[in-house]
Amino acid sequence: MSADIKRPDSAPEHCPGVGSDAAGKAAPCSGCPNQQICASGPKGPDPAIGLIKERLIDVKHKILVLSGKGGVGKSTVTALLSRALAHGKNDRNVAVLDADICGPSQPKVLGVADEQVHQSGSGWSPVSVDDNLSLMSIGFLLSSPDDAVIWRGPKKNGMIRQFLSEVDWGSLDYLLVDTPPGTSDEHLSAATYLSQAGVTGAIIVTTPQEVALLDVRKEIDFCRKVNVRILGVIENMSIFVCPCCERMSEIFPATTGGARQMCKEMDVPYLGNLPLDPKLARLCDEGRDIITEMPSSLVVQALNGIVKDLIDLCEKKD
Ligand SMILES: Nc1ncnc2c1ncn2[C@@H]1O[C@H](COP(=O)(O)OP(=O)(O)OP(=O)(O)O)[C@@H](O)[C@H]1O
Repeated sequence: MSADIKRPDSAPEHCPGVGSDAAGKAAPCSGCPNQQICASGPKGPDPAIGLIKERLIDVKHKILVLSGKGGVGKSTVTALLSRALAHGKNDRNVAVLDADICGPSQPKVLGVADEQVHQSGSGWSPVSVDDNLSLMSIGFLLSSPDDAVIWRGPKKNGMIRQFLSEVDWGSLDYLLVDTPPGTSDEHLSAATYLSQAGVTGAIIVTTPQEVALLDVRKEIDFCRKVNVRILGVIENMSIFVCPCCERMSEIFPATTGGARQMCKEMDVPYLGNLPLDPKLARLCDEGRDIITEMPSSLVVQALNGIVKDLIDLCEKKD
């Protein structure tokens, strides 16, 4: 928690201020959406921000992957983007930081669930997925996958803070950060730490239906409040292509025009969509790489288009 964080629009009239010692504990804080995070964090500029910045100093592009709702495919999309960025480009160093304390799934999806992280004098070393792709996951650090589920907010936040400040990344071109789904305490703290450590921008993953898009709008507001550039929105599971007859159908109907329309309304880039493909789910469950195994699939074609635009957007900033 830092004094730099703006109070939410819905903060009580007599908010003591997020940097105050009374933050989260004073009577007016009752019912404020930030109450728990204010109460649990140290006040004033958080020294962890400096450490996180230092850790990420040789990382050219730091990209947060966010989702409003859980289960929309944020982790799958993060893994796909990382594989696509690293594929066929040996001189491009890519890494994934799996900060999803609620369900760290990257070790499984990237096929390194049996690996272990090592700690040296300079911090935790990420696990190698490929020559130019590595992964650090909060899952590697939990003694049991059920650990974090029973922790209270402050303990989760402390774990995220420690995790972000103690990984030795070395030199990277792209670091994709898989964050906890919004808008939990740990989502706020991971996204806030990283936004203050200087990120290139955020990608927001959604499905086409209005219930998911509603939460994406909140996520866009959040990014704007913490000054994180929105690189774009990716709509996942937009269409289902039947593997038997190749007929296309909408499993999650886009009753309000889907992510493309929402992007127009909110004035943020639309990066593209990925189809719902049961083969993708199976390959991810088995930790296999769809790009090498099914290069001509619709998923890989769509993914390549998204990654090309993403690289253009990131390079444009330089
Ligand atoms: N395009 C897709 N086609 C088929 N299955 C998909 C697709 N995208 C995601 N899935 C599957 O949907 C499930 C949920 O995906 P994932 O874990 O990536 O969601 P998430 O948003 O990261 O979830 P959480 O909020 O719990 O972190 C997984 O089983 C995954 O394999």
